[in-house]
Amino acid sequence: MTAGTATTTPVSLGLRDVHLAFGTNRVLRGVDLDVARGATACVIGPSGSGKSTLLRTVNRLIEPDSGDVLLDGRSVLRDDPDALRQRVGMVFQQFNLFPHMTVLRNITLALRRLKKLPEEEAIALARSQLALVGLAAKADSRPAHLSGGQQQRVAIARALALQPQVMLFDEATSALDPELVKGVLGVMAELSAGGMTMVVVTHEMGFARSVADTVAFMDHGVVLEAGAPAAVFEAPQHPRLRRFLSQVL
Ligand SMILES: Nc1ncnc2c1ncn2[C@@H]1O[C@H](COP(=O)(O)OP(=O)(O)OP(=O)(O)O)[C@@H](O)[C@H]1O
Repeated sequence: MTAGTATTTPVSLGLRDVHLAFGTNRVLRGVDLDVARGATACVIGPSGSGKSTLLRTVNRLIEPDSGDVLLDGRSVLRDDPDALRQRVGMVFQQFNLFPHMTVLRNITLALRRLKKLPEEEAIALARSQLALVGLAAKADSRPAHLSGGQQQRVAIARALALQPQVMLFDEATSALDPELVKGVLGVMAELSAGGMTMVVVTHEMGFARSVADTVAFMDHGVVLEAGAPAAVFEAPQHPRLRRFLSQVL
């Protein structure tokens, strides 16, 4: 099982002074983040610090009030959002699979609608993506007949089938039973090793420590500290990060 990315060209991602408020709630207060081409950034931080909101500004599920989002140095804020979401795949905590469709159809649907692929090509691509996440045998199953971990791997395959240049993961394992977490993290680690540019919001500190190139600690809408996992976990500078780590490690 290798969730490699041979058919995509990863891009670098940059966030520049991103601000966003929901009414008076200033959720992002000037976020800067750089993810090199093919690198994985893990975003950690307390609940409500703005991690999910930050991810959503990258593929413009939410429009930032100000600041910029750059792919390979170019702003995407004026791009067509649908085209952008093909370049930037996202996996959510809830898998959001259509229950009345087979696993295969869940994947081909977007390929037919967004990529306008002919049926046979969509099916072939969907089957190859399912094989990459170890679920070739489940193509004709309904989501309800799969474990949560398998459903999440289908959701990853569905996002990968669109051949994105960046993948965003929003607490992709938080809804899973503990024994199912490992399989999903394994697929994500392979994707990272295969050279996909990724931003992973996670509470899995072991994953952040072992897979990330960069770990960014968010608190109250800003990245307070970012660096290599060894620096962030072994030699945290900011007192708030030290306090956070003392609670979660
Ligand atoms: N669509 C929305 N409308 C209004 N407020 C929102 C919306 N989405 C998020 N918020 C608020 O923004 C703040 C940050 O939420 P966000 O989900 O980004 O935090 P988080 O760091 O991902 O938290 P968690 O780890 O608990 O998921 C919270 O105060 C939340 O209530």
